[in-house]
Amino acid sequence: MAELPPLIDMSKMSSAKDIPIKLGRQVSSSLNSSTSPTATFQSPSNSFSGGERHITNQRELKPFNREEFRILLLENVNQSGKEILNAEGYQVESLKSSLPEEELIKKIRNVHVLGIRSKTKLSEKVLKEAKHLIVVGCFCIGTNQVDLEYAARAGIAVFNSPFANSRSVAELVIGEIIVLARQLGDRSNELHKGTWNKVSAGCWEIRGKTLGIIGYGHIGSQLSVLAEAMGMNVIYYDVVNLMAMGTSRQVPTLKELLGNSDFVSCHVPELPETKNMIGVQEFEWMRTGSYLINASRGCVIDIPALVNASRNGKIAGAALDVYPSEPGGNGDYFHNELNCWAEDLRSLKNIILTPHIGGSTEEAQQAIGVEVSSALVKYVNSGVTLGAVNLPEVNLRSLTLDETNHARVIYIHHNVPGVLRKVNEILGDHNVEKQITDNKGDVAYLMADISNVLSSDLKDIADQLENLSSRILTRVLY
Ligand SMILES: NC(=O)C1=CN([C@@H]2O[C@H](COP(=O)(O)OP(=O)(O)OC[C@H]3O[C@@H](n4cnc5c(N)ncnc54)[C@H](O)[C@@H]3O)[C@@H](O)[C@H]2O)C=CC1
Ligand SMILES: O=C(O)CCC(=O)C(=O)O
Repeated sequence: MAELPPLIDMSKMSSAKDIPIKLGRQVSSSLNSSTSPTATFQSPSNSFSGGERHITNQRELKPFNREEFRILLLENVNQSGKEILNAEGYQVESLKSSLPEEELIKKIRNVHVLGIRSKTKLSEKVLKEAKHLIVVGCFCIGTNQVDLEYAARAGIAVFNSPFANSRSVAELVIGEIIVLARQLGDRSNELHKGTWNKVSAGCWEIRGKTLGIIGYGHIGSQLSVLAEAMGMNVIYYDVVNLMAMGTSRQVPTLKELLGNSDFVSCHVPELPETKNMIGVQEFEWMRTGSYLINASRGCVIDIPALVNASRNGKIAGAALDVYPSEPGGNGDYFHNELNCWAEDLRSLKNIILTPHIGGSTEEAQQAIGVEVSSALVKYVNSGVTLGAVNLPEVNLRSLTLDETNHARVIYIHHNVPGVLRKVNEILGDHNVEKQITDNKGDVAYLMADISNVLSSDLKDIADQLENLSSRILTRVLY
């Protein structure tokens, strides 16, 4: 097999000596990810064709010196994800927990790719230190832990896995509905302590009861199907008008949902509008003796209000999987130092407290590992942003093995007038074979394949693009 030079990422290199002379090539597996929240429901492992026809003579572009290309995975990312990244020949360091801010800042300075789950806070302060970082993979659904706007302005793409753990969360909630209705947590705890307490008072079947779902997206709608299969009636409230699954019914207001539900389950993202969405007023609107479940984000429930509602008998039970403050790793953390009301919560009757395990199943973690790592590899090697949550989704068909003198230019820039003209002046000595550009807010993403390029031209092209005032990040893949 003939040898091709590798991808060069000029802006993230510390010096010209970092530019590799040559690297071997492989035919890529053409993995792609279907990470758009609006994509149809599919098993992630089946959804990697990404709309591009499988090209057998696809030319694989590679990052600069792959031995120097550093990937840091935090929070115990699944082995399936590590294997995909290891197979690319990158240096992969994997840690079991998240890192405190100072340690994270030290580590992030040297990495090109970062993989996290829900606990690692990537604030502007942290991302500012990430001088080499080109992409973050959130091995989960939520991306609220990342300052997405700052990341975009710094040219750092962010990917997630929008629905690979949705089913796991929905199944957990179904289990919790029955556990709450039958007070199983309390009965089990009592018997663990040696107390036989056979009661039926306040214990119910779920058949014929009404489940109110707040947020009817990937998880809420899965839950709807499962709940109906178990004989429940389902109503839902969402800010968007959404098609009902089965015989469920959308209600126009949160108040109407709360007043008509025996069980309420929250499945909204963390947003300013969803903070303390269930507070004192909302508990008043709930039916007396109803149950509340939250496996979305901790900030959605006003916990002191929940404690009161439980103590005064307004609600008959609750299940919480998420909390405003969560520890970075496993250990003895659930006390008042972490959240000032932790002891109050622990003292309540019929309350299930789980350590953010909604998406923690073998199936979900395996699928997320494959999906997110594949998106990272595709982004690093070919610049394709399909599924990115903070950059425009841009795709360009792959180069082929006979396009040996072609290079791919990626230019992430401020979305201001006149940039295309200037970029094309720079690329003008070469034939622009294909080009695509799109923007998301203030940030635009341009990708162009140019031909008649010598490896000696690459640095000059990258330097000229880097010198444009609109520049955020330049990558030249060759
Ligand atoms: N406990 C766990 O382990 C997990 C928790 N999650 C959390 O669950 C959340 C929901 O996940 P998905 O269903 O996949 O998200 P999604 O984006 O598919 O659905 C969220 C729905 O909430 C609606 N919504 C947004 N703001 C609203 C508001 N103010 N009032 C009513 N509806 C509103 C949206 O229109 C959307 O239909 C995620 O954002 C994540 O934070 C996700 C996976 C695992
Ligand atoms: O499993 C995790 O670490 C996070 C799950 C979650 O909350 C998410 O996917 O948004």
